[in-house]
Amino acid sequence: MAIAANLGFPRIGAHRELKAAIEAYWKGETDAAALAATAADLRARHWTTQRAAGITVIPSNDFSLYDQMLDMTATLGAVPARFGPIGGEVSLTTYFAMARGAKGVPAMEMTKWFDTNYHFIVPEVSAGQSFRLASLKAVREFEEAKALGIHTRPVIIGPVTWLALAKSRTPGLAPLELLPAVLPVYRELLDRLAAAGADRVQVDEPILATDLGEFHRAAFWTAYDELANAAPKLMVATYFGALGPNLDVATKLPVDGLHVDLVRAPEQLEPVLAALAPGARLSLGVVDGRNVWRASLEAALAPVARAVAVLGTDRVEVAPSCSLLHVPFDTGLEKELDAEVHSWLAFAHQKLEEVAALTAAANGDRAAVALAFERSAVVAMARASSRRIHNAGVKARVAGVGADDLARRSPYATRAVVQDARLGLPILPTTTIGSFPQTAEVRRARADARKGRITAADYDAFLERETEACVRFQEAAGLDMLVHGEFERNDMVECFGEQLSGFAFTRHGWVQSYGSRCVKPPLIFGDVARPEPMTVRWSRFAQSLTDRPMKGMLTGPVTILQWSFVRDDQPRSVTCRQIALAIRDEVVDLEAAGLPAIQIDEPALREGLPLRRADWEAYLGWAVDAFRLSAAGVRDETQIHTHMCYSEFNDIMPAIARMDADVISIETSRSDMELLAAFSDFAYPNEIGPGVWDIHSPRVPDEEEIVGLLRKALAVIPAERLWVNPDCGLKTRGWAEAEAATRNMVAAARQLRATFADSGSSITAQPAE
Ligand SMILES: CN1c2c(nc(N)[nH]c2=O)NC[C@@H]1CNc1ccc(C(=O)N[C@@H](CCC(=O)N[C@@H](CCC(=O)N[C@@H](CCC(=O)O)C(=O)O)C(=O)O)C(=O)O)cc1
Ligand SMILES: N[C@@H](CCS)C(=O)O
Ligand SMILES: [Zn+2]
Repeated sequence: MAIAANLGFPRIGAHRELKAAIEAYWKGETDAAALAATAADLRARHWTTQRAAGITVIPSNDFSLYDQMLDMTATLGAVPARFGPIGGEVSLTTYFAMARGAKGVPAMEMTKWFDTNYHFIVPEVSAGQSFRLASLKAVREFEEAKALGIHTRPVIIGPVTWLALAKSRTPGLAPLELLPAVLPVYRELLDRLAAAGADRVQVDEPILATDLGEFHRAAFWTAYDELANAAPKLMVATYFGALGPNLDVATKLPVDGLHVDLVRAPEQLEPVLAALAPGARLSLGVVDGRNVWRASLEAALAPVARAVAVLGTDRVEVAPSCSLLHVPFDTGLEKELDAEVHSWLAFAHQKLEEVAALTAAANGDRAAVALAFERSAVVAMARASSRRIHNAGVKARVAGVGADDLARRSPYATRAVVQDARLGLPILPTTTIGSFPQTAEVRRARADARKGRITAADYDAFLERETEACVRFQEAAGLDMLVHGEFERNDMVECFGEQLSGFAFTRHGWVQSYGSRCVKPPLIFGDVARPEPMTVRWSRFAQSLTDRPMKGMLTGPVTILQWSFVRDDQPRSVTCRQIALAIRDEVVDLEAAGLPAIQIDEPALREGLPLRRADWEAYLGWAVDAFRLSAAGVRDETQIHTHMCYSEFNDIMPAIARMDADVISIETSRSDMELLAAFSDFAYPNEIGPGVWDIHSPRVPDEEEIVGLLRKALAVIPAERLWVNPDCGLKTRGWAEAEAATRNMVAAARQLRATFADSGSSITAQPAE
């Protein structure tokens, strides 16, 4: 019999119960026992839900209090020395300290999980490091499910992926060199799981969907030759893309089974079937774990039927393409969503029902699921022909975009002169990235307005007070270019989705972004248009309060695309261009409203890079064009800023330069300005604001520290083109930290300006300290 399997379930809870429990624990409002009770309750509910949906292979250890990579790090006892010695198991305090930092001890780094908007905690390794089994979480969670009568398949992150994503703390050491040292711990863990009764274990190796050199490919042989001897049967799970040249490695591993993503890479079915080791099981990822549209069951059944024909039912599992961590919980919770759009959607619950229906059909029980198949066909037809999707005006406008629309009127050098004259900024101008603290009070006022507990007028007045206070604070702090503070925004993407047509938004469609933080991605279901200005009211209001230049604040087309659930019936590039035109209209309206500078944030530009380098050029072509289209409608004297965070820039510098923003602010402080090297090596021609304050940490940088960072920056960027700003927006910070750090940042800029004035020197590069 083919088996219905799942690879991972969302863990934050239908109503974000886990978020509430974790944050209450962090604040000291509850204890570890209360947190553990909520966590166990959620796990139990989620296992039961999956069983009720018809799933046979139910995962365990997909749950996490912060991040599954961090869980593996703890399991391997790979706790960096700065967190102190660990005796037995890694304690909850140490675990959270690794994720978030502790007094005086910086957190481990966090970065994007492949091309998702989920962030993981990056393992740190060093030469000679020893590993030991330091967390039995996987075993405990297996036993917990077993006690509830549910036999699960535990999930762990595989050794090659864990090491490939690790950061080496020893110069010259490739983390993968430590493979022989981690394998015994994996082996011990697998044996402990087997002793607890686990007969199968899912080992996630998504790194197989990326370009790998021989060193990494060989590591797979070493790793699985060793682990195949453990008692549980192993299902190696790959997802987010095609195996490509790694197909040989993946299909020949001495393991019981292989999971492949047939949503992102349907073309790999035949090569995988041809290459699969004799007797091996194949798990077919045919239901999209990265998007929210209902599957066409008939279309999804085709590869399953083909696999059954080749392998027989007993060697086939049917599954989502990847863990369901990346989609919301249950469409059933959405009571306010437009009924038509609602009927097109499948969240985690519904996706599991789809998996179960496909499995029944694969097993020849088509009659039992006839209704589900019929409904799926009706919905697919209705969606394809819906008038809600198509907007002739938008299509015509996109078709009419020409090369002129993608270019500013004059080159940067000409623009810089007129912008300088208009803005009258000092050298090393100071600014912030846009958001100021989203305090509980701000969020509560928004929730009150939404639920009708306060009137729209009261909410508006509240926002005016917040915005004005923020402007006054920035004036008093001495910032040169101001922002309005973004108090009216729930999220930098969701708030635009709410105002654009072609978008729908949910009330409960939360998806974990990192730790306890969640986002509610909008749904792009149709052609995108901007019925009316979206941000002009608040930017104009803020500018009216001050003589200093105010920066309009927008999210760019690529980031809106990347952080939404995107329609799957046309290329992403087309949808992106539609969004770009909507943002372009907003940019032009902000200019007309008197804003002398407009920032178009593109923090997700790099995250959108395809996993395979061969696909980069095409992506960067349309993504950068979309940014240019959004920005190029303004006159030379309007200064266009962009902002990026979480990015390695080295390999995409030409694309960043081609964006042709007048000013780019980037995250650099955590890497001690290392990232700037890319900008200097490439001779980046426009203005740059390298972040001098790590806003992810509550730590307030002092004036001298910021001066030190700026001196490093001045060694590679001429002062005429250097801005002074934090790494990112301040929405997650409290006011006390924001105020102190802003003042130190302004003081640092002033100190350096004075140095230049005293020395009477022209403003040129200063030696790094
Ligand atoms: C910059 N980042 C972002 C990413 N993706 C986005 N879509 N947006 C981003 O900003 N990806 C990369 C990074 C990830 N970083 C973050 C940082 C912070 C958060 C975050 O704080 N998320 C919030 C939720 C934000 C939100 O939408 N808030 C809403 C709803 C608030 C709410 O829950 N209200 C309650 C009532 C509250 C009360 O009564 O007090 C309710 O409605 O029931 C809002 O502000 O209105 C989080 O809390 O997790 C995410 C990613
Ligand atoms: N303008 C946004 C950018 C975040 S990446 C902010 O300041 O929060
Ligand atoms: Zn940012």
